[in-house]
Amino acid sequence: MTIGRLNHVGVATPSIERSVAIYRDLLGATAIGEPFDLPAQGVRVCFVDVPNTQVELIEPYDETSPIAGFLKKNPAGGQHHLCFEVADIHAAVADMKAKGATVLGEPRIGAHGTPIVFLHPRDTGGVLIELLETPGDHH
Ligand SMILES: CC[C@H](C(=O)O)C(=O)SCCNC(=O)CCNC(=O)[C@H](O)C(C)(C)COP(=O)(O)OP(=O)(O)OC[C@H]1O[C@@H](n2cnc3c(N)ncnc32)[C@H](O)[C@@H]1OP(=O)(O)O
Ligand SMILES: [Co+2]
Repeated sequence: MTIGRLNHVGVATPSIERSVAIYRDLLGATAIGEPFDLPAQGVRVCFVDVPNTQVELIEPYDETSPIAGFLKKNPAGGQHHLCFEVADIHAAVADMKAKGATVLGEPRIGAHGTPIVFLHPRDTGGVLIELLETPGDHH
C-alpha cells in the first residue's frame, strides 16, 4: 500500500457554525460547503475547500460520537486526523494488518461517499490516520 493525495485534514470542533465563521471571516475561505449529518459515523460534517485539499470540520452528532472523548480533552476543538487516499481500501487494510497496525473496524462509507478506514494512533506516531479509497475523479 502507498498513501497518495492528502484528501483532507480533519478538525474537530464543538461548533461547526463557529468554525465556519473563523474560516470564512478570519481566514477568507470562499469555498465552504453546507454542513450535513453523518449519523452512521457519529458526526456532523462541513467541508472547507482549499487548493489541493480540504479541511473537514467535524462536530459530534450525539454523545456517543467517536470524537466526544477528543472534545472532552480538547474543549476548544483541534486537529483530529489526516486522511490520505489509497487505490484499494481492502488491499490497504490487508497490508496494514500484515504490518501489525491496528485497523479500527471495517471499511465503511465516509463523508465523500467512498470507503474509509482508520488506523490506531498508537501505530502511527500519535496521529490518527484515515485511509480513503480514491474517488473516481478529483474535483
Ligand atoms: C467517517 C466520516 C468522516 C470522513 O472523513 O469520512 C470522518 O473522518 S469522521 C472522524 C471521526 N471518526 C473517527 O475518528 C473514527 C476513528 N476513531 C476512533 O475509533 C477513536 O477516536 C480512537 C480509537 C482513535 C480514540 O478513541 P477514544 O478517544 O475514545 O479513546 P482513547 O481516549 O482511549 O484514545 C486512545 C489513545 O488515542 C489517543 N487519541 C484519541 N484520539 C486521537 C486523535 N484524534 N489523534 C491522536 N491521538 C488520539 C488518545 O490520546 C489515547 O492515547 P493515550 O496515549 O492512550 O492516552
Ligand atoms: Co475524515
